Amino acid sequence: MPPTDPAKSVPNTTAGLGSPSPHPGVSPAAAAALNDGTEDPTNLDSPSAPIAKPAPEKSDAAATEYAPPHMAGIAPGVSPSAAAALSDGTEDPTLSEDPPTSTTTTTPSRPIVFSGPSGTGKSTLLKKLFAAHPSHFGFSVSHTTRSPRPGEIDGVHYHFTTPDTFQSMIHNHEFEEHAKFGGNYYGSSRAAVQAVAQGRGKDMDGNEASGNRICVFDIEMEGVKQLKQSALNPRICFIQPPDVDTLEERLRGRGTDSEDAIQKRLAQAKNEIEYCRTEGRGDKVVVNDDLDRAFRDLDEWVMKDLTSQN
Ligand SMILES: Nc1ncnc2c1ncn2[C@@H]1O[C@H](COP(=O)(O)OP(=O)(O)OP(=O)(O)O)[C@@H](O)[C@H]1O
Repeated sequence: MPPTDPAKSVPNTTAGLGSPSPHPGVSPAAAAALNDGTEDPTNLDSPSAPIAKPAPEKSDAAATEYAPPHMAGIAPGVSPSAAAALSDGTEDPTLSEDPPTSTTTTTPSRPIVFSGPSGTGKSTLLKKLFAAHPSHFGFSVSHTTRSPRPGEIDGVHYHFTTPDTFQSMIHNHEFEEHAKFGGNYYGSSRAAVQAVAQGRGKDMDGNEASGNRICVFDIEMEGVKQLKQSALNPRICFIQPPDVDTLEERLRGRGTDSEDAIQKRLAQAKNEIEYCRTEGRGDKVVVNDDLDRAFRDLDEWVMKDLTSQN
């Protein structure tokens, strides 16, 4: 949900107040906060929330159990044609546009986490990534204890859940990450993440993303911390602004935030930048200076490592 995307009319959400469609992959807490207008997601007291997307529950006997790459028999996310190319050495599998396959013998690639300060260009870059590889990536559907807004469909925009059920899911360790925000819980369940690999995820526009997809997260720092501790073993990419002044310009240029919200986002941005400096070592860092250059950097990393088990 880049700037030009109508969905970006409300920051950190998928859609504005008039739209029922939450932006897939965006921290639901952040989305909720701004949609409700009651709290800003940059509130330092509020842990960032999960992502997530789609996942109407349906049985799929052929669906593959999610298995982290280290459990996989073959390189995760490698399509049959790419795997064949790998074995005969005639073709670079990373150049294949075949989506990752889901069978009983292949497993999905590691989820990919994108994080960085608000306004740094995550949505803009992710939109380009989804457009460049329309069959590869998907978002999961978050659980939330907040009430559905008009037009929101259970299992599509969110899994709407009672507080008791949510607590019980926490107790049963069913979430990869969760957070309480604005009085409501939000979380990315393990099942919803797995569903992405089973053709029950969502694309950038919130439409059902069929086929075996790689789960993509667009989350804030606190969510990253939780996912780093999870069994998902995600690949993590920090999107960073060239500098804080440029970030401020972009936030203002987006035209979606009040002065107060901009100041909160900038304050939180400094924490996020520091987190990337201290804890981001070893992860991919893309500095979004020039958009095309930054996208090439990101795209190359994403696609090259689809075949990596590390
Ligand atoms: N490389 C770039 N150069 C100039 N402007 C950019 C660049 N990348 C993104 N922008 C602009 O910066 C603004 C913020 O981008 P975007 O909304 O994608 O950020 P974001 O990280 O997704 O923010 P949030 O976390 O709040 O959703 C947009 O207006 C976008 O067009």
